[in-house]
Amino acid sequence: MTDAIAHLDLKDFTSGDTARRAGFVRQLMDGLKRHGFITLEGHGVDTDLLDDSYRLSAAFFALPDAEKRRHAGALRGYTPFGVEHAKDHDVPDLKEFWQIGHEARPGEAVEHPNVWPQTPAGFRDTFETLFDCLFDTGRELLKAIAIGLDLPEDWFEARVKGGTSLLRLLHYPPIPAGADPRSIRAAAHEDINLITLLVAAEGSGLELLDRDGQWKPVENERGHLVVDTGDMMARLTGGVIPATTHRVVNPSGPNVSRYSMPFFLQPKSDVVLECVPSCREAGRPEAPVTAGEFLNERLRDIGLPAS
Ligand SMILES: O=C(O)CCC(=O)C(=O)O
Ligand SMILES: [Fe+2]
Repeated sequence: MTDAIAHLDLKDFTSGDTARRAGFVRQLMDGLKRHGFITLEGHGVDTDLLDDSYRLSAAFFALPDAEKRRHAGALRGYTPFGVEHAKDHDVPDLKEFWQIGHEARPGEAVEHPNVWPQTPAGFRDTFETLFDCLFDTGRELLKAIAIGLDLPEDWFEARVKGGTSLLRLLHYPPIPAGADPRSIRAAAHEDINLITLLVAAEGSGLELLDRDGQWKPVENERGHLVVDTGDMMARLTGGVIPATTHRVVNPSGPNVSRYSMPFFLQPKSDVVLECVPSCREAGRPEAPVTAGEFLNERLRDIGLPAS
């Protein structure tokens, strides 16, 4: 293992070349265990699509408050400024967001149906496409992780298809005058899910806590993804792959908005999170829990509606 943050090319995994695939799996697993995150290229998420997505996200958040709040109060749609707070942190984060899950195809049921705003035009098409692209990338990464955990390559497939994966469009407005001095844009936390894919944000501030206890600013290059792990992965591996702590700090320069779009890969609610055999010795297995129970408990911890 080296100390540099691993930068991987997903094409090494999807190429079909056995040695390149094995190298990818090894570097991914080392990177997640050693630092908690890696950066990724070759993932097929188009930069034009990301440009459109950021344009539409900014246009949505610029709508009047009353318009945005028409879609508030559930796990899909809008969550107003000042609602979510990090677990065990009693002041809210300085952010508003919109959440999108799997869009049900004809004849398909999903656990939480999406809601869509009437404006801006193109919102639904663009974010359905972005969701699908990020989901496909995430599934490839989960195949690599499955191999790294001595599981069948498709182990995660049936568990995440139709699950509660979530694309979150985030807007951190300029820090308002009179904001609680203890509040930051996103207080230190671990994500709830299996893995998180972060496309380059529009604005700096994201920091990941390296396993050596150092906060590392993430200046994600346009077109690269940051991949990090959440609590459900920690639970599945008895902590062999721990969840990565991260935060978004307030701007040190001009007090301007920041936009980001994390994608959280999550299994279906009835999937049991139980330490996989290859980690039972090295890890600290906890009692099995369903993904749904775990998610609901954590949503309550952070002030969001549970189902
Ligand atoms: O805004 C970011 O870059 C990260 C956001 C985040 O960590 C989250 O919403 O869980
Ligand atoms: Fe997060």
